[in-house]
This record gives sequence, structure tokens and C-alpha cells, in this order.
Amino acid sequence: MKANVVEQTDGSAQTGTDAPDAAERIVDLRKRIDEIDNALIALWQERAALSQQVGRTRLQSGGTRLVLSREREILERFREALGADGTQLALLLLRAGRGPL
Ligand SMILES: C=C(O[C@@H]1C=C(C(=O)O)C=C[C@H]1O)C(=O)O
Repeated sequence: MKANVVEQTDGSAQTGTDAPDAAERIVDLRKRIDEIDNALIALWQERAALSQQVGRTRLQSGGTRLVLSREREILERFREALGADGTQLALLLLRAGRGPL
């Protein structure tokens, strides 16, 4: 294993290059990647909580646990935007909110 694929002593991951300019650019780009990941995690959790709220509201009013036509719309939206990966992502999103089928 190359030495530059191990962790640095400060706990941050190595950049994977010994070129200082590239390493600096990578550290910079990674800051934005980390911001995006944190936003995605927060949005994921918010969506799951909202979905659970909808589910509870519907069940308490005598409605169904799921609305498959709505789920189909969401799957289609993600597939149109992101292709096959979008479908997989939407399936995970839906499961996070309403639990497994
Ligand atoms: C949240 C809802 O309930 C369920 C969960 C959905 C979701 O997580 O988006 C979509 C449809 C329903 O099966 C809803 O009907 O909007």
C-alpha cells in the first residue's frame, strides 16, 4: 500500500497526491464536498421525519399507510433527473420515510 493512502495524524484523509498545488486544490474542493454531504444528511433526515409525519397523520385519520401513485411520481422524477441511479436513490429515500414495503 502506498504511504499516501493512509490517514494523516490529524485524522483528515490524505489527498492522494504528492504535488503541493494539486493537494491544496483537493483540500479546497473537499471542503465544499463536505458541506454538500452535511446538507444531504440534514435533508435526508428532514425528509424522513416529514414522511413519517404524513404517514402518522394518514393512519390516524383512517387512511392507508402508503400511497403508491405518489411513490411512482417520486420514482419517476428521480429517474428523469438522474437515470437508473435516481431510481435507486428514490427507493432508499422512500424506505427511509415509510419503512420497508
Ligand atoms: C409521505 C407520504 O406517504 C408515503 C411516503 C412517501 C414519501 O416518503 O414520499 C410517499 C408516498 C407514501 O407512500 C405521502 O403520501 O406524501
